[in-house]
Amino acid sequence: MNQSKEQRILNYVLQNAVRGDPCSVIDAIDTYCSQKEWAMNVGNEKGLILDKTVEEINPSVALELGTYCGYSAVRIARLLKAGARLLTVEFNPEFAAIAKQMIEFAGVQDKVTLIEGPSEEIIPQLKKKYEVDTLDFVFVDHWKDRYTPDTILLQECSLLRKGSVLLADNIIVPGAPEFVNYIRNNPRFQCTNYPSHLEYMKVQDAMEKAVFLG
Ligand SMILES: O=C(NCCCCc1cc2ccncc2s1)c1cc(-c2ccc(F)cc2)cc(O)c1O
Ligand SMILES: [Mg+2]
Repeated sequence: MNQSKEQRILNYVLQNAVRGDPCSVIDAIDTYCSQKEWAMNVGNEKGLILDKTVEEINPSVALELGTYCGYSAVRIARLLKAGARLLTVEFNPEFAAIAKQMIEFAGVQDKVTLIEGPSEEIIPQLKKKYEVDTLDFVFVDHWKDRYTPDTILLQECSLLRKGSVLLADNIIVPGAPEFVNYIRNNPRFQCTNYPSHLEYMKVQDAMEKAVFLG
């Protein structure tokens, strides 16, 4: 049975990156996806915005919605301090299997908990099953029509505290207009827009940072 694109990306990393070196994994994925096959990794331009946001917050507990091949999980985990952890949620079993191998090859598996399932089921489990108190940082990069309901769900589950930061990908392409309307008109969030480009393309995209005010 012929390989999936995600399997080809993983194979390229296994053959071209250095085991235990997260930066080489990130670079290998970006090289493959810019030269051979486009894929929906956050990429290096928006990745730098993600890096700066993570470094600014220095989170102890971070959540990612939408793991895909593990590119942004590796990007985030490589910046986490000792003892800090990333929980990342992926719905698609094939993607989760690829991401698991990607995270392990990068050597960040001790910092990352990969959870397979729909975000609406996983979020309510985070406190009891995954021993989360509150989240310092959330990278939102899953189904664009889940951005708003899951932001509401995070609040309902008391997972956000004063100063918790959400960073959402794809504000322009594919777009999350309902989320933008919700978050920018919500007095409990302080929003900042970061213009950028769609990964590996000369197409306008943006990220939105939203700080929960409590
Ligand atoms: O759909 C995208 N990303 C979500 C994948 C959905 C995976 C899910 C994870 C999960 C976890 C928990 N519960 C439910 C879900 S659903 C996405 C798409 C594009 C794009 C841009 C231009 C195109 F022409 C074509 C695609 C670019 C991007 O950066 C993306 O992030
Ligand atoms: Mg994205």
